[in-house]
Amino acid sequence: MAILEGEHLTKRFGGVVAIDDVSFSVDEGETVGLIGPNGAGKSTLFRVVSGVHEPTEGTVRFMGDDITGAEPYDICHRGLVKTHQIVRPFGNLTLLENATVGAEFGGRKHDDPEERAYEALEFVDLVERAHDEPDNLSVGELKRLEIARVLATDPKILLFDEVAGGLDPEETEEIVDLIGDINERGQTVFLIDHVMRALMKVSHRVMVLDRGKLIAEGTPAEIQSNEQVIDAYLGESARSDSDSASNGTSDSSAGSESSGSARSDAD
Ligand SMILES: Nc1ncnc2c1ncn2[C@@H]1O[C@H](COP(=O)(O)OP(=O)(O)OP(=O)(O)O)[C@@H](O)[C@H]1O
Repeated sequence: MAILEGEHLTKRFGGVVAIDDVSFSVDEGETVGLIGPNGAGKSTLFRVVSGVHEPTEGTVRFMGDDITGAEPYDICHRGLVKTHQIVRPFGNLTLLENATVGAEFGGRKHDDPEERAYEALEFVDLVERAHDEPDNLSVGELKRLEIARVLATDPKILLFDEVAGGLDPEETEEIVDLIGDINERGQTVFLIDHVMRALMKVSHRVMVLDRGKLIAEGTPAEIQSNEQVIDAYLGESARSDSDSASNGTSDSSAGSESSGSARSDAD
């Protein structure tokens, strides 16, 4: 069953068409990746879906309900929440207080927001730092705090906008495992990332945006060998990766460096 659907979504900023007649759906329990070159419209699509921007045209449905133009807090209460691309926790609050703000913002039958915040910190392995302040966290820990903040809202679907961006390979691996654990416990995941190895590993299905249009969707293997996607984004090395993978000489789950800004997990 579809938990999230976009129907003919268009968002214009003046003369810029950031997303152009995009229709998609995400099923309950899936992990779906969204990729595409810089400026393709990925973050705009997430903002439209999560209520930050109202679409110029089209409809957003969450669990069958039309939520087009609803406020982010309303959408969050319903169970859809998005991480911020740039993580900015409240520096003067502890980790627990930051996560509690998330729990209170979610506001869905929380007997005890602090308890939910604690559980979320435990889940992301930051509970021992609960009374610490965010200033003392590494980039990877900050990303995990951001995940705790959204988990504390008790969401049905989580939208991760570049949650692996800027992480080293070990931190990236931790985030990939965390996303897998979140999905395993029944929450749906929709994620944007340029770190191809991470996104392809964790996604059941991948959608590709290019210049505001959805140009492809399929399994990670299908997407990595799709000529149009390679041309638009993944670059020439993905073609040789998938050729050598089919010859048994390469790891086909790997992404590739490319001019289209897809990144392997080496950076
Ligand atoms: N608030 C805004 N006002 C005006 N133009 C915007 C706004 N937000 C996005 N755009 C434009 O819309 C287009 C799509 O941007 P968007 O950030 O959604 O792309 P993206 O695929 O997320 O890129 P990246 O991978 O670099 O994050 C770009 O041309 C961008 O400049």
